[in-house]
Amino acid sequence: MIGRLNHVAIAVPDLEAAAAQYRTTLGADVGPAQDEPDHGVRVVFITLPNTKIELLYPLNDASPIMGFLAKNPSGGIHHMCYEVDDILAARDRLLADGARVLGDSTPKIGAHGKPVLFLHPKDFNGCLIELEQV
Ligand SMILES: CC[C@H](C(=O)O)C(=O)SCCNC(=O)CCNC(=O)[C@H](O)C(C)(C)COP(=O)(O)OP(=O)(O)OC[C@H]1O[C@@H](n2cnc3c(N)ncnc32)[C@H](O)[C@@H]1OP(=O)(O)O
Ligand SMILES: [Co+2]
Repeated sequence: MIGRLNHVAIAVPDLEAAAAQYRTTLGADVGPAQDEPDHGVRVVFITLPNTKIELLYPLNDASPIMGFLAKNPSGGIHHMCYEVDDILAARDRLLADGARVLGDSTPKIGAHGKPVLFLHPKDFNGCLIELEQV
């Protein structure tokens, strides 16, 4: 069911500083910041040869990553995003297997304009999983 690793997301306390570090210190291909109001975050994507890094910063106090940054003030790896061919079939299989799909289990459009869902970290060894239909 899951395919390629689409991105690894890192929640950061300072988006501009993290983006600059990847651009200069790490010499990476860093994209522009983009607000994602439906998800409560501002993101920067870094394109690597084999996947992407997503830098995440809260867009407002209601952001779903506020709790994570409160517990991890220096930042940290926030989620892994795996690609799936059919996100509704994936959702139904996960629900049937007893996994918690976050929100109301309805896919939302993510940063790449594709449907995404999130799976509770406590069901997957402490790892928040995002699924993106490609
Ligand atoms: C533009 C979209 C973009 C894209 O790629 O397309 C994105 O990726 S948007 C990314 C931001 N959106 C989300 O993360 C949505 C899904 N996340 C959530 O709904 C929440 O973050 C949730 C429910 C995972 C956690 O919320 P919160 O921290 O407020 O709740 P709790 O404190 O009750 O946490 C429960 C439990 O889980 C642990 N936790 C929280 N976040 C993570 C994490 N990222 N990785 C691992 N574990 C996490 C937290 O520490 C609690 O554990 P406990 O042992 O009970 O203290
Ligand atoms: Co993501």
